[in-house]
Amino acid sequence: MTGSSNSTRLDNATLALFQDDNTSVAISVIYMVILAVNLGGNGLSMWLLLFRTTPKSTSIIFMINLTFTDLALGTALPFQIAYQLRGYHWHLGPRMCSFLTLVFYTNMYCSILTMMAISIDRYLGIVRPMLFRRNRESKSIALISCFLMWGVVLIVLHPLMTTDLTFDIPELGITTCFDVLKKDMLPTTVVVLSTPSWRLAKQNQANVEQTTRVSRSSLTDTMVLNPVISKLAGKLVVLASASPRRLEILRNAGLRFEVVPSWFKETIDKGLFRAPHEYAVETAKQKALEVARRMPVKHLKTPDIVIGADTIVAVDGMILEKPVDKCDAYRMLSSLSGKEHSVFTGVAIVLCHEKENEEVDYQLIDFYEETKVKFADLSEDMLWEYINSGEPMDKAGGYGIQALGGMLVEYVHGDFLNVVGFPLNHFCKQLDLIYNHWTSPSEQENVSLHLSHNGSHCPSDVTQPSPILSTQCNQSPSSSAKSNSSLSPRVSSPSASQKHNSQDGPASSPVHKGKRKDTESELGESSWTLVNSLSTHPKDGPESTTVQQMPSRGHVSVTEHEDSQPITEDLQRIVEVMDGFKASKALFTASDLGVFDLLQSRPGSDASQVAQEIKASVRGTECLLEACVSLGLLKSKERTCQRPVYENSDLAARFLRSSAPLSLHGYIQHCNKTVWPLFSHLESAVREGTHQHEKAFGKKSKDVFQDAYCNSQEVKLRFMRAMHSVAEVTGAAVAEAFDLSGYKTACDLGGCTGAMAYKFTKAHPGLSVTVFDLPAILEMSEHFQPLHTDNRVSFVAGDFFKDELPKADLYILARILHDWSDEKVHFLLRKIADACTPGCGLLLSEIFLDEDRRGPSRGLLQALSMSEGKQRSATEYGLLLKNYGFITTHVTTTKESFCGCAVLIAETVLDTQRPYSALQSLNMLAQTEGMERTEGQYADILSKHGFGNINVVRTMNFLDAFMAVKM
Ligand SMILES: C[S@@+](CC[C@H](N)C(=O)[O-])C[C@H]1O[C@@H](n2cnc3c(N)ncnc32)[C@H](O)[C@@H]1O
Repeated sequence: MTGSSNSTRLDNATLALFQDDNTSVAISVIYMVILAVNLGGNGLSMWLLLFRTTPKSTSIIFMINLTFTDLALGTALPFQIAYQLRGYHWHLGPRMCSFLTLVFYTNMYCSILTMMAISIDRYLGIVRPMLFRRNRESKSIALISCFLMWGVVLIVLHPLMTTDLTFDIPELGITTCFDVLKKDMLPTTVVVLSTPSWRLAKQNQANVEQTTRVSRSSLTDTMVLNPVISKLAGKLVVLASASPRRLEILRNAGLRFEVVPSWFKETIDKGLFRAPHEYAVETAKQKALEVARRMPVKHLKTPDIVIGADTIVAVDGMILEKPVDKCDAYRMLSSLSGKEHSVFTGVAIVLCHEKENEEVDYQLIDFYEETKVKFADLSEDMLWEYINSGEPMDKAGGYGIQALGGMLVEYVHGDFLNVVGFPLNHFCKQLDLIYNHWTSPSEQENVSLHLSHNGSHCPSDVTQPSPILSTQCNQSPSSSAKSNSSLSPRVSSPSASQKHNSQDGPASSPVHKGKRKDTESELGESSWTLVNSLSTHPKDGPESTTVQQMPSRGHVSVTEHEDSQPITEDLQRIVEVMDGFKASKALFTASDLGVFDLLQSRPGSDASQVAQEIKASVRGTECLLEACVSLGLLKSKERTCQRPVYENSDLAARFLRSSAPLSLHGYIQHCNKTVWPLFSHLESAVREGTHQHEKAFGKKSKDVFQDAYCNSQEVKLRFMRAMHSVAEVTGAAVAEAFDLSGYKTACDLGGCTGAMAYKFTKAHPGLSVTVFDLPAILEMSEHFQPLHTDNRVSFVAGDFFKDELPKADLYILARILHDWSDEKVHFLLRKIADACTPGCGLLLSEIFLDEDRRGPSRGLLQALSMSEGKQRSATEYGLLLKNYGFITTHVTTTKESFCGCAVLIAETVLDTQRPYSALQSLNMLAQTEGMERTEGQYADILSKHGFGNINVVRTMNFLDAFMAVKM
């Protein structure tokens, strides 16, 4: 090798370029043609210019110079051709490499400069003929110009002569000449590729960017694919995704693959997953498996590896995928504005092993990568400009960080490519684990058991992929690796139902234990090994797939048909709903016993320490803590030969400890002590169609607030804490939903502790808010005042059914109307309408039901408490307000969310043309009561009553609101 020793190795994409023989031959042929034309044409031209042309004008001098540079350039071409035909191997030594590079570039630049000089000469000849005439006699100017350009170019390019431009690539056994620059030649990047072969130009740019990026974390990380790529040679690798970004990332990495987009419809219910990444992983799995199953049947070839991926954005517990329209994009982007969010890409690698009997064994390895991205505060103008660019439409979360969307981003923590669509680095590490760190089957109890069950044996060929076992977990290349099996790729069942308890890290990873414990239920405890294999029988056709599962205590075979949902998936859904009450009660109990507060002040306590502090049994505490870990509320850490220790999860620290600014502690207490007893009498409530206060609390109550809550200080305080905590969490979003600068005074009817009122005054500096609530409630409200009170918030005690309402420009009804009977709702709305003067507004904040009344569950489940009121859809609320002359002008969604639900806001204005009397509206409601309607039917009703379109944005609502303005 002639090149100096190189400390840096090249990435695979670059190596692949040097191995591309076809292209190098094609370029060499082109160079040969150019050489022939160059020598012939320029030789003739030189002869004519030197010997057949007189006088030697400035133009002719420049032409001679130009021909000379072109001829000199031509003389360098044979060396370049030979170099390329030798597979980019330079054998003439570093000096010759430097010299020819100098010749190449000197002539190129001199040629350009000469053409510039000719142009100037022509320009002067035409535009400034007099000046030109004076100078043209002096040919020396032209000659000096030529010598000057040669001199300048040679001085500038002189360092090329003193630098070794060769580079050894031991992996390919070649030495390049000026195709790879060593890192000491450029100040910032690790390895930069230059472009004597023009085809490399674009590729190089990508590589430079990528190399720079990866080098920030670890240079060695970039190399893990290198030994793997040769193992993949000759294998059919399939990408089950049509995303151009994923395609580009993998192509740039030098991976050769076919693209077979998955037909899997991304319709998995997100509610089934405890954490957003589980959803992304499951979708990736389903995409990859669909292609892996389809190919042997439809394409009549079995891939060796299928790669599936799914990228989602998660913010405030919500999963954002691709926006369906501009409004959706707006909703997404405004929910990201000014906040940090997570981008998760779930990746599934399906390894297909064709067996002799035409069966195919599938093994699945999945993992995910999380990258945190912070958006700048986005103005409305900026948001819409970006949305109107069209870029958000096919991108998860509504933005593309690699393009215009990059301008919205303040910082990125983690793998940038993960945000673009594929976590290349993590993927390479997983491939490396699969292909280069294989453990023999005898060491792999679970897998060997599984494989023997499927009649397949671990291959003797080490290039054959093999499941990685828990025994390898300590060899993780990264302690923060987010493979579901921590370091080792999780090899798992293909069914969505077989969701793993995918707490991060080895301690909680089910793979670590070699088996998973499914939810305990009346169906019996089931404990399955994670490793499953799926055998497809092409002759059975695409519809039939056999899933063989390996229970650790006996074998179970389940046959699934692709035209129906897998049975296990349905069961999982039922089991999750069935067990929902256990999860709720575990949360309530942990909260009630102060577990989250304790672990906040003493993280790292074990079960007996916690038990002592909360005055409970060790056994019970241990079960409770483990259950909370499984629900993602706590985190546990294993300690060698000792009991595990516990600490709050981020979720618990933010929302469950009682002193957290966004604590839901008060609301959880209310659910435990008030809602729970009511729901334990649900059967009677459904039979009788009434609330069950008497059965639950032993007291009759006509008015739930005055009779049930206000009679006991304890109950009243608990109720107030509940309202306060929800208002603290959701209030700001409601308050900020509208521009209320036109209003000076507001009255929050049933404003309780004033938490919502403070949110309004904070959001609107010109607004004063009067909190109007029952005297019994307001006498306790001082317990809830913020540290810094605001004299724009005042409190007036009264009963909104009996007493005169305080005068205000804007009336706020937050979570009020759903509690009351139609009669009382109409009475209250009439009172408000009467109190309103032209220009007044009404802001309504409630859970809005979907128009088809199929959701959100939160609203429909709340209706089961059988208060005298009811839950309504946006249209129903619109109709209700319309009865009092209020027209909805628009509905929008607030960006804050609660428990994955967003707030829907509608703006209404008074329709002075159609004032309905309270009686008329009561009659109308009486006719409609109890009927279920589609959105279309509601639209019909509305149009009959002269209402225009109400623009409703559907969300999973926690609180919905209307804005009404009296004209
Ligand atoms: C479900 S809470 C809503 C609290 C608050 N608006 C919020 O969103 O956080 C209902 C409120 O209405 C108040 N309320 C009930 N009946 C009332 C009445 N007749 N007059 C005034 N306030 C009443 C209750 O005391 C309670 O504070």
